Amino acid sequence: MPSVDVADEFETIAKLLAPLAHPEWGRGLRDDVAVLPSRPGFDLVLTKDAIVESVHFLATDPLDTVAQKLLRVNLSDLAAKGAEPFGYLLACHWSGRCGWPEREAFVAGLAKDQAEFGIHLLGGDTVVTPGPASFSVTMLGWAAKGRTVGRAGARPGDLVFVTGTIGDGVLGLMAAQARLSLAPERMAALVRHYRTPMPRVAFAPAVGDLATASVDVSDGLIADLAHVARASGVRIEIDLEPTPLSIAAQAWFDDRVDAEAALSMLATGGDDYEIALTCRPEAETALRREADRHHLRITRMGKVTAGQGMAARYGGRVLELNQGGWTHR
Ligand SMILES: Nc1ncnc2c1ncn2[C@@H]1O[C@H](COP(=O)(O)OP(=O)(O)O)[C@@H](O)[C@H]1O
Ligand SMILES: Cc1ncc(C[n+]2csc(CCOP(=O)(O)OP(=O)(O)O)c2C)c(N)n1
Ligand SMILES: [Mg+2]
Ligand SMILES: [Mg+2]
Ligand SMILES: [Mg+2]
Repeated sequence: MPSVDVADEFETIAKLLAPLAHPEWGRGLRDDVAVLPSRPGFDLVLTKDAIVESVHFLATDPLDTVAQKLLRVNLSDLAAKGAEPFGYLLACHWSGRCGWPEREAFVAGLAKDQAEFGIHLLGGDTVVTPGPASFSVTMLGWAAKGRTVGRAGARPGDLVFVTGTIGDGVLGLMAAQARLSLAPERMAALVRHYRTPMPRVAFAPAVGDLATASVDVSDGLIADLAHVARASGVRIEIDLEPTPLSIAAQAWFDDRVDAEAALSMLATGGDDYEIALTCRPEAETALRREADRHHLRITRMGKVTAGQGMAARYGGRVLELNQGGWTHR
């Protein structure tokens, strides 16, 4: 382990992390636990995602954006459930590359997104690892009692929508690894999306009010909709032609000769952190109105039918895609 100019974990906790603690419920990070009172009329919604160097982020990524990505992938899971974020527990598994300046950068990233999304640190754990750095967050949020949107509520006749744009995550990884060549501002936009995706926190109340089922797009649009289809006991059919692309992804797409292969790659690449949801046809107008109000793009991709499985079509033909997205082995 390279010498880290840190006395011990208590110094990291007291000097760097304690200022991020929830003023009322974080106990200054000086106790063994955080204690929250219950909130009448709401359910506590919890989620946890870990991120690992070389699996979820690159060793060359700045630690402030690693911290932001850590919070954002978790905020994205809550947003897809229609829940409002409250606070989080954090585990830091520092590697040898995480000296004091890197830890300061990591904490600066946390502070930035705490302010952006209105959340606070509640507690956690700090250890070192001889392996690559990894971090995990348990994010807590609130949803109106009994109103959390699951993966299991899609019904035949529902429509399928996705927020924002699809494909910037996988293209951003390629851009960060210099496996793409586009204009510098396009490359920068894609790398920014890979490092700091935008969780749809502001859209969560609309999801809670209008969606029958919902999931965030982490593994890949097709894979994540397949999770919804399986959980709901229905079939989901989408067309890839309307896949919403950012300006940078469109520039990449315009240079491809095989549009089907290109869209398949974007719809299975993952790391989008958009929301894929189903809703009753009667809810479409209200859903689009809410999206407009948030200046959020929303695209109808397909529909829910009786049956099972997930079908992605291009040119009206169902594509053969083995996984539909990312899986950990
Ligand atoms: N090690 C684990 N222990 C308990 N539950 C887990 C574990 N890993 C995953 N899960 C649960 O399995 C479900 C699917 O996980 P995952 O695919 O990571 O979901 P997501 O895409 O929403 O992050 C979630 O309910 C998650 O809480
Ligand atoms: C260096 C690197 N390689 C590959 C990827 C792509 N990738 C890794 S994990 C993953 C899926 C999302 O992560 P996961 O742990 O499955 O999150 P969850 O589905 O639990 O939210 C993707 C698309 C990446 N983000 N970074
Ligand atoms: Mg997960
Ligand atoms: Mg997740
Ligand atoms: Mg996953």
